[in-house]
Amino acid sequence: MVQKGPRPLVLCGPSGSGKSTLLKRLLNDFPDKFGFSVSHTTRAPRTGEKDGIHYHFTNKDDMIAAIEKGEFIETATFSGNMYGTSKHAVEEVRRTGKICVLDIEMEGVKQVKCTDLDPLLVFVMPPSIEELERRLRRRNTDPENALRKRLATAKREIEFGQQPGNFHVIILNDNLDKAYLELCEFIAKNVPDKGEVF
Ligand SMILES: Nc1ncnc2c1ncn2[C@@H]1O[C@H](COP(=O)(O)OP(=O)(O)OP(=O)(O)O)[C@@H](O)[C@H]1O
Repeated sequence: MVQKGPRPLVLCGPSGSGKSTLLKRLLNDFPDKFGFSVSHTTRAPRTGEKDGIHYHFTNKDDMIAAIEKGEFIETATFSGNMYGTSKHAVEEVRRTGKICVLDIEMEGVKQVKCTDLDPLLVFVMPPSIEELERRLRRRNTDPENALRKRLATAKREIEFGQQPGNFHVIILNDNLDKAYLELCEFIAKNVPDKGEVF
């Protein structure tokens, strides 16, 4: 049982849509109100990423064993790597009384919807596939084949994001300041003690 404490906040959207950028800003501006649920992944760390802070870096065998033991709320394989949110990671944040923020992929969102987590679901939408590609190229974190995979997946994710009932809000990230403001407004409207948050 993971649900208790404030309602978690899920950010989903295609790779490069700006989820991490928005989350970073939220956590930076309100460190006492939000806590990040640190996901597990089997992908290699990018430059500057720290184990236990950005991700729990693990390997396939260990991750599969933990999934079989029922330790995960959601898992997904993306671009050949496994990702997942452990019950422990969400519990850690919940214990501090902060709103737990999760950055998860489409498959993970489908699984979370089947749990008792009852999160607020936000979809971060890129202005277009072309702009998404420009951002991913500029970010320069992936080889060409990985980038192609991300873009192909992005098209399916955008369809899923736009289907009525899948998310509570769709935030178009064509301008970072505007998108951030919309995110804050959505949280303020949907978190019971909004007066204390903002
Ligand atoms: N509104 C924006 N305008 C221009 N560039 C942006 C905007 N939002 C984010 N970016 C840039 O786009 C790139 C992708 O953003 P980010 O890494 O936050 O995406 P993400 O959705 O978290 O991707 P992933 O799922 O792969 O981690 C980054 O280099 C970021 O600085």
